[in-house]
Amino acid sequence: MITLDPAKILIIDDDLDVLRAARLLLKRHFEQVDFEKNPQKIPYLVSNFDYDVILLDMNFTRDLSSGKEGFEWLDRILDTKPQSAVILFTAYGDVEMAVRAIKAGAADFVLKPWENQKLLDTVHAALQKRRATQKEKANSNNSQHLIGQSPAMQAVFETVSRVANTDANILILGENGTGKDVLARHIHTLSLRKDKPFVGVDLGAISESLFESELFGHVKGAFTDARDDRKGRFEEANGGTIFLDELGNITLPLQAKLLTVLQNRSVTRVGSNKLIPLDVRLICATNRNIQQMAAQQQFRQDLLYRINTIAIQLPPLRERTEDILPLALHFLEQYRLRYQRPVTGISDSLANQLQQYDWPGNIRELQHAIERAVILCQGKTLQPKDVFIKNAEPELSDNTGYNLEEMERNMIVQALKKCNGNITEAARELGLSRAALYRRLEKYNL
Ligand SMILES: Nc1ncnc2c1ncn2[C@@H]1O[C@H](COP(=O)(O)OP(=O)(O)OP(=O)(O)O)[C@@H](O)[C@H]1O
Repeated sequence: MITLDPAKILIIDDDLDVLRAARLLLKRHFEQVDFEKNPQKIPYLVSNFDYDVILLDMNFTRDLSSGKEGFEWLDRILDTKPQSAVILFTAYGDVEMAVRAIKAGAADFVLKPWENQKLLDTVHAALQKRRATQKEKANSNNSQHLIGQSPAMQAVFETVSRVANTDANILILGENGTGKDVLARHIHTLSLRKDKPFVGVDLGAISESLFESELFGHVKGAFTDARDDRKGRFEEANGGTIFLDELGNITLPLQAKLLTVLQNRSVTRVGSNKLIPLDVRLICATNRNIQQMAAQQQFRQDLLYRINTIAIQLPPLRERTEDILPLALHFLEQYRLRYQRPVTGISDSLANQLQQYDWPGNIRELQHAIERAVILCQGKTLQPKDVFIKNAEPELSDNTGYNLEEMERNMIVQALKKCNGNITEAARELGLSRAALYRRLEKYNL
């Protein structure tokens, strides 16, 4: 019996013959091979599906051979999903360009016309590398030491130790950056399901039209783009834990669909009527006031009952000041090693300043502040001047010129204001993924 590698592959090329030939070859080896002729669909495909490898043409317009368009799409892909393994199709003679693309973040390149074995080897190598990185990341997440000596965090850890190895549904509440994601992973690693999959789904990043197919899967032909049968995230998590992040962001009709799955403990793939039994532990998280949403009929009360068997509130960092210094030292050590910098400590005056500040972006903001400081610091001890802490609302810079970066910064500030600091909503407003917005917040010190 030949078993297919469970990888998900996307091929993007405006030449249908190329697409067909590549797909025919890859389908014999990989479980899911999607293709797309229109590069404009790249943002939609990449943000809504988790592809392991993306094969991308460098030149979409036939008379254009600069590869400029390919570079732009490569950037868009890496902006949305920085861990993507992108393999470029380049024409013979474009090797210089291919080298430039690898420097820009592509995994590898394949010359057109390709040799089948060479294409397969390149895809396998990119996959292997991606899986090794994912494993490394999962291990570092699993083994992540959670810091929290404050009474508030000690109470959280106490609850976690009592409930982790039960199958109780858990709802984690807390502002952006308080550690909901790491806590969910931590609970999984303490549970009896620790050797089974942990599948995290950012519900804020899935469009309404794709919700069902992404979560519950679909069968071939269920809709125009459904070219194959596909498992949904619930099925992928079977036996393990599913983590539904940003649960407060889904609409009432989608809440009803989710409730049905949780009540029946089974999913039906879109386009099928076969029930697939589920054995998953559910952990949900939101930064919204979900009780209030339920009281205002924006969130279904029956769904809330089902998901919050145990509710864990993660306090904002300003309410656990005891944790600020241990966290800062933890990040100092992490980034000192990563960037090979000689910094080993934090001055008393900076320590005071860190404890006084109210950290609206919570632990993520502290982490980014320390990372920047470690890179910039000239001496052995971090000083107040090394750490950028915003004391007031970010000022809009004078938007008189046509500096693109300034304009981008201003748009981000405005979107954040409009959405009251809610990252998911601001990202949607700006047409960015949350990850892409976070990167820009960091870039502009926001
Ligand atoms: N107790 C902790 N100890 C050490 N690091 C932590 C702790 N809590 C959070 N972090 C780190 O802070 C960062 C933000 O955490 P995380 O992504 O889990 O927050 P979140 O609440 O899920 O954020 P968002 O709501 O924006 O998705 C991560 O890099 C995480 O590793």
